[in-house]
Amino acid sequence: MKENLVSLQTRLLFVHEERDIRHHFCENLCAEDFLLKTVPDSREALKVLKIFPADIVMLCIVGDGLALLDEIRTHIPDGIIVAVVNNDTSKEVLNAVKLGGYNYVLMPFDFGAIRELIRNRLLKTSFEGKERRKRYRFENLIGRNIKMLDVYQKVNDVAVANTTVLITGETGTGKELVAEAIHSRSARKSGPLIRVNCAAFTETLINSELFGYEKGAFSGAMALKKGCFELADNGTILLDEIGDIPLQTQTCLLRLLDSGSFQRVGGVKTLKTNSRIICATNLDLWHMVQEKLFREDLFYRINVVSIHMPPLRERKSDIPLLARYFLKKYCGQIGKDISHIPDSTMEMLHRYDWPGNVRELANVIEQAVVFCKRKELALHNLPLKVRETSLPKAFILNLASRSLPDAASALIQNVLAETGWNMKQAAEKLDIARGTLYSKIKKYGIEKPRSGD
Ligand SMILES: Nc1ncnc2c1ncn2[C@@H]1O[C@H](COP(=O)(O)OP(=O)(O)OP(=O)(O)O)[C@@H](O)[C@H]1O
Repeated sequence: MKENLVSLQTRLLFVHEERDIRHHFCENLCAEDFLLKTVPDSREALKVLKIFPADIVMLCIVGDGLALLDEIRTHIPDGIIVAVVNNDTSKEVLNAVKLGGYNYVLMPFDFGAIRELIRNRLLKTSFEGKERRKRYRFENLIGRNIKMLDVYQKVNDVAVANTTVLITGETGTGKELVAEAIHSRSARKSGPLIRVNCAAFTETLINSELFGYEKGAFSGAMALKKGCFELADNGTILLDEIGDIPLQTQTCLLRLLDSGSFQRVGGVKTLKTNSRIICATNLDLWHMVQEKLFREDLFYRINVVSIHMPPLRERKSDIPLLARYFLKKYCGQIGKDISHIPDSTMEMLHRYDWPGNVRELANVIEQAVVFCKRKELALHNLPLKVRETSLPKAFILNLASRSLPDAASALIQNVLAETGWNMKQAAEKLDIARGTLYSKIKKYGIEKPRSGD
């Protein structure tokens, strides 16, 4: 009977240096059971895991294998890792494997037992199906990189406390989503979450926006207006771009933080607010304190607990997950049916450094979905800025100094070497038809190196 727990989407990576063993493994645990990839060594395994976040990794632990188990664990914290050992593997090594919490299988393989082991582990850990997917999502945040797991933990810890939180990080890293998560996990979740983009107001308007104004406070103040702190009573207020508030407003904010009270512009009555304050910034506030642009006392007051959002380039292992999430989201919105992001496209997404972080990735996928005419996102659907970074800078500079045919030939040779002369992958990477690739190889007289070259 076919195990429905081991779904077609279960991704298995098999690492073994011997080609025959890899073939034997593929033949016996074929694609009908798993999405299966095999690689010869640890270096390749770590490379592949970036674009193929495996649910299960099985690897031979000769040489550096034991240390590698731990390294792989950091790449797939939720995954199942199985060591492949020989009959003559020492007791010490087996004990170390067990102590590390890993399973192991003996060679020669008993494939029935391997299926059984995987099925049981999937059951036991309840990482299967929906449960497993849920773990990659925390409120509206997607990601399972170790740095994101750390963020989720901090959000959980601070949500229950009532302290002021400072969320730092580059633009587009998800600071606002973190503020939402804190609010919705706190006891204030039934109260309002009021967001204020402090950078969007002039110096004169920001006070009115935050604290409100009395009727007649200034020309144009025809009626009393409540400010954001009043509106956020019993809820949470997010002061986004806090580094942009003027010094005079910083003084009012400090008073409010110290006493919980404030006055409307033009008012004399002291009002109280019971709102939790979360601040967010992509600026270096401490540097601003040194430059006397931000009050030091306010800095300490808002920085009671801080959560730093890592840039996407420091958590690239989340790119496949995020890219697939945005693909599904925008296909739904735009009404397209694109089911797949091929490895070559994923690899290119992986190489780019994403200065605009997750926001930029979302925009790139949305744009690619708009232009895509097929069932899968091809390389040419990605914007040029992403495709341009797919080759090492030194290589591009080197190309620029050559004649056009010479550069084209060098480029093809580079891609062929990178893909191990896999024509399908090389053509995909070069974004040309396979037939065109064959004719160019012939035209430029490119020869496959003999093994040992
Ligand atoms: N981990 C994530 N999972 C899903 N979507 C995300 C994630 N991080 C960011 N986004 C999306 O990226 C966009 C930018 O996120 P957000 O506004 O929270 O970033 P930010 O750090 O507050 O940016 P800024 O400093 O420019 O205000 C939003 O559309 C958000 O939904």
